[in-house]
Amino acid sequence: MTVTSDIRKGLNGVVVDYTAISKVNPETNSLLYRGYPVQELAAQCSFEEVAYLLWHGELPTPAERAAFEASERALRALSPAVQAVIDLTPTTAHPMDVVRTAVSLIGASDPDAENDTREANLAKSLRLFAQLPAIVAYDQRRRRGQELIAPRDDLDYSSNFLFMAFGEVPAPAVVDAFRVSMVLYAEHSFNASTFTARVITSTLSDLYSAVTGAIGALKGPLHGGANEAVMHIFNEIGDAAAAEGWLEGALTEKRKIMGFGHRVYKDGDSRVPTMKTALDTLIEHYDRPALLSLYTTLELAMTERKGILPNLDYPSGPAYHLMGFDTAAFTPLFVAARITGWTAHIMEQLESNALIRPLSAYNGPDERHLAAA
Ligand SMILES: CC(=O)SCCNC(=O)CCNC(=O)[C@H](O)C(C)(C)COP(=O)(O)OP(=O)(O)OC[C@H]1O[C@@H](n2cnc3c(N)ncnc32)[C@H](O)[C@@H]1OP(=O)(O)O
Ligand SMILES: O=C([O-])CC(=O)C(=O)O
Repeated sequence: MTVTSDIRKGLNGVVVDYTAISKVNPETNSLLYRGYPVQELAAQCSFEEVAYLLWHGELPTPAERAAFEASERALRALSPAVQAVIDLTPTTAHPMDVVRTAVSLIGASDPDAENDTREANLAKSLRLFAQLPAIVAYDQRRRRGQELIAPRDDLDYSSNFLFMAFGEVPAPAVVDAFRVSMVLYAEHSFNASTFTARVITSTLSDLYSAVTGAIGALKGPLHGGANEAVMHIFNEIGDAAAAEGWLEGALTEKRKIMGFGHRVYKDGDSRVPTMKTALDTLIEHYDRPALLSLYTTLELAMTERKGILPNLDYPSGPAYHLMGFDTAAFTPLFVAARITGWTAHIMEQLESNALIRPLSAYNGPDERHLAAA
């Protein structure tokens, strides 16, 4: 069969299934989670409420919220085995490899791993949601020669995450910028990592395998890895005065400028204005106007030169830098947020599953035969 006219490289523009979890609309430049504009959720909701919304389809009532928060807080601490596997992973490994390995161990240690009822998968999703902050925070600390900090159950998700990473809860403006980033990163329909999770789920493999695969897909710089790549280019450029010249050189070399462009949005990423406001707050809080100047100059030059606008990774990278995270920890922070969307999609895929198996058009050698023996 040759169906070359149907080939859509990268599945560009192909609609592969329905989802009720989020709607990415490039025409109106909007993003809805279960019908709610992400900007409203970022302005008014905790990350815990957004996780609940993505998994259950509705925001929690006050009683549901209290019960959900209590369950999440009770699951935060790392088991000795997970701590040991993190310690065993060389610090030469990328932190995404550590996160992937830790999640894989959590799966391998779960006696209920193969149970794919919705109830069991909700329990697994909550466990990963609750444990990822400790994994990311501890990995960063041990690379800095610091001790593990145990979670606090008197703090909300965002405050506790930052406490475990840095040993103190930063100013409310910083905690809030972090919360906003988690909400914005939580979900984005059939992006590459979520689609990976759905492909793995479609074979009736388990939730942990799907999440482990999704982490691998997110690591790449064309997807989640772009947030740390943005910081690398900022370091390479140095300051605003060098930005235009740097961009000219990079485009001449046909380099992709990290943090710009998007497969779906062509007139700007709906999440960028909200994250940019959070970044502005951080720039003011930490008094770092030179970083803002570099950010703005590169954005303007890229828009003028190529007409390509920033995606969410462009403001998130410098925001995490200002909060004090190591650059290599930025994509693991994305994992901690996107675990909500991935697991919601895994459960949705299972509810109306069909094996995901596209076709290919063969363009190798014509049929040929081995010489007779
Ligand atoms: C949270 C997220 O995952 S958001 C995405 C994060 N990724 C990045 O920031 C990496 C940089 N961006 C990119 O590589 C791309 O914009 C992608 C991969 C995100 C989207 O790519 P696609 O939809 O496949 O668009 P494609 O790569 O075909 O680009 C179309 C054209 O714009 C150019 N282009 C797109 N993005 C960029 C960029 N960041 N820098 C330079 N040129 C770019 C391409 O070179 C191509 O030009 P051409 O037609 O002359 O060959
Ligand atoms: O939707 C995409 O292709 C990438 C993206 O922005 C995300 O996953 O948040």
